[in-house]
Formats: sequence, C-alpha cells, structure tokens
Amino acid sequence: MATVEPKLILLFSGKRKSGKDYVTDLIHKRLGPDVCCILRLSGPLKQQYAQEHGLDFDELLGAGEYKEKYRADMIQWGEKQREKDPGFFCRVAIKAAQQPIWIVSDTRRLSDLQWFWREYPSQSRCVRVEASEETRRERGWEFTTGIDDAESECGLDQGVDFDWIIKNEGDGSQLEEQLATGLLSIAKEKAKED
Ligand SMILES: Nc1ncnc2c1ncn2[C@@H]1O[C@H](COP(=O)(O)OP(=O)(O)OP(=O)(O)O)[C@@H](O)[C@H]1O
Ligand SMILES: C[C@@](O)(CCOP(=O)(O)O)CC(=O)O
Repeated sequence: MATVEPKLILLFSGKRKSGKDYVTDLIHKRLGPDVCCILRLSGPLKQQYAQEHGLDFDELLGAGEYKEKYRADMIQWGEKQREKDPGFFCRVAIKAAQQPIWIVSDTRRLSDLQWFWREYPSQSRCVRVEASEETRRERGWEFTTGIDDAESECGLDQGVDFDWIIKNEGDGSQLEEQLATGLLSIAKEKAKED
C-alpha cells in the first residue's frame, strides 16, 4: 500500500484526447509537487507490457501514434491482469505516492473506482474531463472500432455520479477558471466533511 494516507484523491476519467493528461498536469502545476502527485494506472501496465514485448516504455507513455499502435493489445493484456486481480494496477500505482493529494489521471473501469471507494471512501472524488468529438478529432482522435466502443473507453459512461465535470473544449480558455472554482469547491466540501 502507499507510504502515506492521502487527504484527497481525484479520480479522473475521460474519452481519448479529452485532455486528461493536459488537465491533470495543469492541476499538478497549480497545486505544486509538494502537495500533489499524478498517479497513472496505465503506468505500471505499460511498463510491464513494454518489458514483456520489448517496446519503448516512454513512447507508450506519450501522446503519439506509437501508443495507439499497441492500444488494442495493451487493453486486452491489461484486462487479463484485471480479471485475476482488479486492484493490481491501483495498488502498484499508489506505491510511490508521498503527497497528501493524489491525482489518478486515467481511471477507465468501475473496478478502478470501486477499489478506491473501498480503500479510501472519504478521500475519493470522481472527476470527468469532457470534450466534443470535433475537439478530440482536432487533437488527433479517430473513432476506432474495438477501442472506442469497448470498456476501456466506455466503462464509466454510466453508473458514476461525478463530483466534478470539466469541459475541456478548443484551446481551453475557460479551463483555468473551471480549475480554480472546481478545486476550491472540492476543498471546501472536503473541509466541511473532515
Ligand atoms: N485545453 C487544451 N489546449 C490545448 N491543447 C490541449 C488541450 N487539451 C488537450 N490538449 C492536447 O490534446 C492532446 C490530447 O490531450 P491528452 O493527452 O491530455 O488527452 P488524454 O485524454 O490524456 O488522451 P489519452 O486517453 O489518449 O491519453 C495533447 O496533445 C494535448 O496537449
Ligand atoms: C491499455 C490502457 O491502459 C492504455 C491507456 O493509455 P492512455 O491513458 O490513453 O495514455 C487503457 C486500458 O487500460 O484500457
């Protein structure tokens, strides 16, 4: 398990090219590395997958075509791991966490959220990053059968009451305002609960 007990966990999800990494990087910069860390469930998955398949881990972490080339096979490989142990990638991802606020940038399945809700019920908040298909296409997204209609992309489309929805359209000019008000609102609500 993690070496520290978190005060707040922001569980991010969103469609491909909605801007999960972009938005979580902005929040990380805004809060600072002493206060928060970004945890990626796909990090340990990609690392293990890269090792087993002799691939470039850094490229799999990137936002380019290299990752997309292996996405379908990584999804299948990851789902086989999750079938055996749904919390495996969650446990590995939080091991390095030292800061009080955790930003999990890439939850994709109800089993991901259920693990955090079970282990950290009072600290976990669900955040959805949304962008139109037009905006996502401008960022390089193309609908791919077997990926964009599968659990990896659709697993959280129903059954989640999101605590915060971030609209990340176009150049995101309204983004900074949303982040300021959204973070304040979550902090205030958490403080009232503690
Ligand atoms: N508001 C924005 N303004 C400018 N560029 C953006 C914005 N949001 C996202 N981008 C760019 O769009 C691309 C996709 O964003 P990002 O990688 O954060 O998406 P993602 O949801 O993490 O995608 P994936 O699920 O494929 O990892 C990146 O090149 C990123 O820099
Ligand atoms: C294989 C997978 O972890 C790839 C995620 O890559 P990214 O978060 O889109 O950079 C998606 C999944 O776990 O279904």
